[in-house]
Amino acid sequence: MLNFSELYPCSNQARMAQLLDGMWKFRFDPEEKGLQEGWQHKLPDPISMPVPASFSDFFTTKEERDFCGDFWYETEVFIPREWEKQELEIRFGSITHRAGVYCNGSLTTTHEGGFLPVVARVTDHVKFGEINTFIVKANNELNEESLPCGATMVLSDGRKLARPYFDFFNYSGIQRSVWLVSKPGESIEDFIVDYELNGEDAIVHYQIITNGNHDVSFELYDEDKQQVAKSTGTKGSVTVSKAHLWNVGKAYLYQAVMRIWDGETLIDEYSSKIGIRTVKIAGKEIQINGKAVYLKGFGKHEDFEVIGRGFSWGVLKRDFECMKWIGANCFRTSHYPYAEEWYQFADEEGFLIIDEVPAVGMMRSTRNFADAGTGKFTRFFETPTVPNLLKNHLQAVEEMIVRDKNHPSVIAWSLFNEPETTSEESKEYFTKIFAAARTLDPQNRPMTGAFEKNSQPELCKCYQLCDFICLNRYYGWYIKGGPELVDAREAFLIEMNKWKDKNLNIPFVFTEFGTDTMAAEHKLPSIMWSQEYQNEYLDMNFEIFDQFEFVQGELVWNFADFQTTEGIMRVNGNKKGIFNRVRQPKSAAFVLKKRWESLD
Ligand SMILES: O=C(O)[C@H]1O[C@@H](Oc2ccc([N+](=O)[O-])cc2)[C@H](O)[C@@H](O)[C@@H]1O
Repeated sequence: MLNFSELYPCSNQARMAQLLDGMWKFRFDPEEKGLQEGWQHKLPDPISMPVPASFSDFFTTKEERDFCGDFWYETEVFIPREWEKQELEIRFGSITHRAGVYCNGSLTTTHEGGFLPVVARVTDHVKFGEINTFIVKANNELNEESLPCGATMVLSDGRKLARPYFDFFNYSGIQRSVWLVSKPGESIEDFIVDYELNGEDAIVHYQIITNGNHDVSFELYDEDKQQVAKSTGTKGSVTVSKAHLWNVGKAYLYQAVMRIWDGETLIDEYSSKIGIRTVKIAGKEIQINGKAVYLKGFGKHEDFEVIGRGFSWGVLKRDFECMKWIGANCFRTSHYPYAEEWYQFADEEGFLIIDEVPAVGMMRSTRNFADAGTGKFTRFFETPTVPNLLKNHLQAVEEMIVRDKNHPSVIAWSLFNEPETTSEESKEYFTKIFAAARTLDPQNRPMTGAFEKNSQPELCKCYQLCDFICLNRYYGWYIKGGPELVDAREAFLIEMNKWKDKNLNIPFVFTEFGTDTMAAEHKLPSIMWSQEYQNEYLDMNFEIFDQFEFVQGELVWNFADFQTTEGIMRVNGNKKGIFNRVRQPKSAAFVLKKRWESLD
């Protein structure tokens, strides 16, 4: 059980939410002396830092861009006297990768994990009618106990440097919005909805979790703001007759309004949009509202020029426009849960999401991710760090499912990306992860994980845990690329036939396939890294996907070019984007658009 409410902030007659985004104060703390020197009260000689954003790409020196260690943020907020009778919380969409939050000098909470909300109750520490100081002590070091996995090395000049076991830059900071929330002492802490379809009607089962015992009401409003259902009690079911279902590309959202009452007096109110739909794996099909859907889209990243992984409504808007233009209907939040606004907008736009925890890099790699393809077995799940890793992994799974469980856009949970899966120890580890995850989702969505190519049908001990299987495959890139593309096709077919022979009768989704492609490079005949090669590679992959009826989706790697750690495998980042980093199409975008529009 989480000891804080994950509910997204909202304002109404009982609650106020104030956005604290803007220019904050900031300081690096390479010597880790901040606490002894009292920085939790006031940062000495701070510089300015935008929130939300990753700090790295604002800077012009490597020491700052690549900073690894402790760093601090500060802001000041006036808190009005009118909030005196309320409970106050400060809520960060995330702080990467771990943090302590100080209010007027007192530690109010700590949090491990960089991609899920950090909520601190600050009521007892604030001064009403005055200016208050909020200070965050954060740390972005990587190790093998926390998610994502990596190492931290120390350079000869004493500086720490992040050594990710994963293929994206270790962007850090306060990368999502920050809210000050005032709400009543007796309040709605969470709610749960799930659905049953009954002919033209829908039954909405709801549960409202409060921290008191006053009466509770539940109401549903349609898009014309007409009330369509009403009930009382913390738990119940209402029928929506002739329900408008939430569908792929055709979203319909009802407004759920929940209230706590003391007789006629309102104590608390919370409202949220919900979408009525069912998700089910039926044999080889992924079904939404009982109808098969073929997933078309991308693995993405939260990544953009200058702001790094910082949330931006502008980037989000452009990404959705590009995804709609190209005919996509789905994306995976590779390799971490995204800012909540992504799910809210996907709910509005009728997009499907495979929601992934930051369980990436679970394979010891000396050069970023680059050892992944060598087949080298690193016995990742046989070390003394595993119990703590498991604890952090389970915490991330719980926080993600609690946070995202009511979004109609979320159709599945991805519990890992490309770990080792061939040892008994990996099987034990993931058996525990899946067992815990399966107790958490009231909608019982399918659970999966993304398997890299060492997870072959005859060797992998973990695919058996999944409700559908996600494959990351690079035949024609990491394996037999360029002139060997014909052989890549043969090798790919051999593997696919082995999966086919298993007769698993469940869907497979390709969650990664792609080639690095320079947006400016053309070559006739094609050569690896050229636009033409990306197109040929995609055509070969599609020809294979189309031969196997259990293939029920294709999420190409990646939506856009993105920043990684520097190294011999990466030219200023990963260039597997179908769009470049500023979201203009490569030639492959037109190939995908044609195919995906024709698949409808
Ligand atoms: O490499 C990529 O572009 C992407 O592929 C995946 O990692 C691999 C790395 C090497 C090999 N290999 O050498 O076979 C296969 C897979 C990761 O999930 C993803 O984060 C990364 O960006």
